[in-house]
Amino acid sequence: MEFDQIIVLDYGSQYNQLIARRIRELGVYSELLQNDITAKEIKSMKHVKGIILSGGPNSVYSKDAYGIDQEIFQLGIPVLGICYGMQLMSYKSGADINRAKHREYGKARIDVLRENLLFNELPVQQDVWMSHGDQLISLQDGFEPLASSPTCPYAAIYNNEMQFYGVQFHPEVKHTTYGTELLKNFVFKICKASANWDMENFIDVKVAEIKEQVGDKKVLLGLSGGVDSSVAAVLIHHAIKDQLQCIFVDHGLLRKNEAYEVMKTFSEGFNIKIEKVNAKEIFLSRLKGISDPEQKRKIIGNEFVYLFDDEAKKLGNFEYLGQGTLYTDVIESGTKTAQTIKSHHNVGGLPEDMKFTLLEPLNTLFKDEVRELGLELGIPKKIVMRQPFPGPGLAIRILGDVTEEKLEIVRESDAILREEIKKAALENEVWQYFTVLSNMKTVGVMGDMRTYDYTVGIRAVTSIDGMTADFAKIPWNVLEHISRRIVNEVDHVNRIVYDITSKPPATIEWE
Ligand SMILES: Nc1ncnc2c1ncn2[C@@H]1O[C@H](COP(=O)(O)OP(=O)(O)OP(=O)(O)O)[C@@H](O)[C@H]1O
Ligand SMILES: O=c1[nH]c(=O)c2[nH+]cn([C@@H]3O[C@H](COP(=O)(O)O)[C@@H](O)[C@H]3O)c2[nH]1
Ligand SMILES: NC(=O)CC[C@H](N)C(=O)O
Ligand SMILES: [Mg+2]
Repeated sequence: MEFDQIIVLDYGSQYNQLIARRIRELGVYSELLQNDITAKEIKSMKHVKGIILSGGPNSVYSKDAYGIDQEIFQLGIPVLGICYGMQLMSYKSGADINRAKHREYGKARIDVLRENLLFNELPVQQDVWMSHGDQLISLQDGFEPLASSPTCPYAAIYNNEMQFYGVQFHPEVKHTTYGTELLKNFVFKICKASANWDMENFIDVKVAEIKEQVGDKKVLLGLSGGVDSSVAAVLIHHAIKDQLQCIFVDHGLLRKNEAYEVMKTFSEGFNIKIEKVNAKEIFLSRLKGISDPEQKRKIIGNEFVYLFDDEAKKLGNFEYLGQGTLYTDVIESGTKTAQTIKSHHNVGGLPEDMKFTLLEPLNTLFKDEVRELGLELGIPKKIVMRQPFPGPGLAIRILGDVTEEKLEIVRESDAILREEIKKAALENEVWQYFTVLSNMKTVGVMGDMRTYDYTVGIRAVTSIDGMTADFAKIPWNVLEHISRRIVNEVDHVNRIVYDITSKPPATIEWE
């Protein structure tokens, strides 16, 4: 890579992906790497200007706590430890860490104690966001305090000679008022990195990487017509042209008219090879009687790959399976350090005996970054700005077991919702919107008759990257109209509810 980079070692914090992201926003390339990386491996990567150790749920003194290759501290590269990262750096060089008297979650005010590069040109008093139970109670040799809060004497520390810094708070979250400025100081004033990275050179780098990795082999790519796989397809096609073959799977869990529209778009507008596979029977039979959401996701993920396998045999010899996997899919599916929230079919749902090697050029990016990349690649806005639709499709929008009758209900209600959102010109305001079929039946009265039928939920959210979301404030009159139409036009529905939870604590999908 010809541009500078700041690497972030992953200790399992919920926010660690945000650190890399904030730094990329500053125009400097940044990636999250596993915490067992060695000093030798870092040395072999060119242009590493700084190392950040992320936060994490462990205590440094617990016996299964993640450690660090101590030689990383001998590389002569500046280090910033955040929360667990600072505790780890300190503990390993002799400082005392203990349970704090007061656990601190939320806002705190710190005082900056001396002139230094990390807080350079920032106010001496500032609000930061804390989330810790442990804290430093003494400093290791060579370190001095940089900032303190009423309950935390070492809210920030540094070793001027080595250019090692530590902060007990989280500069990567928006609630830390000067967090971005602080990271900016670390990246530019301390690490002296140059802002020489943007989406255009991401394309160059990825194209070169894909060429090098794939060589003369062939890639089979799962193309859903969604944002991520469309961008992945165009990017991979740039690199290897006709060695790329795309497969679109109609698993019977798609939205109304989706299969037709996707095939139309891709067989007309792009110069990319695409085949469609009809696999409704097999998916529905595998899902029969299954109501546990994780089991559904795994069955679907597995079935996708078995199908790709069969197609690969028919179409030629494919070594690689391409997917439009994003960082969000990876982190939510669970990693060595992060908990599983839900198994995304394309990550946590892959079968163990899969023979393909994965090619996932977008797996360090977030949705809005992929959209930027898509526009840079010249993909039509209509595709790039499309609302996301999960690979497991309507199966995870039906709570409980999946049947043809229930599929009909979500498919038709979703089509009405989409139509009305479009009519109300809200398509660009709302990030994602869909209906969910709850497993609940309630009593209603229609035309003087008693009904006992299903409840449909409307879910509509605003978001940037899908990692956090707010429920969308759709005007009452639009909701009223949608509700009336669904109850009138879709059989077996007599009640509509609107989901008013944010993420967290809920997730966007109901399963
Ligand atoms: N129906 C499908 N046919 C083939 N591949 C699929 C299908 N659905 C999902 N995939 C594969 O799984 C990956 C993850 O799905 P996901 O829905 O997250 O991404 P997407 O569909 O490409 O974009 P979007 O988030 O906009 O829906 C896709 O990038 C694609 O590789
Ligand atoms: O391809 C996918 N395979 C999956 O298994 C999957 N699960 C959730 N999603 C989509 O991811 C985003 C975040 O969803 P959640 O808040 O429900 O976790 C939302 O945009 C969801 O629609 C998926 N996409
Ligand atoms: N957010 C963190 O990194 C927390 C670090 C450590 N687990 C603590 O509670 O202090
Ligand atoms: Mg999709």
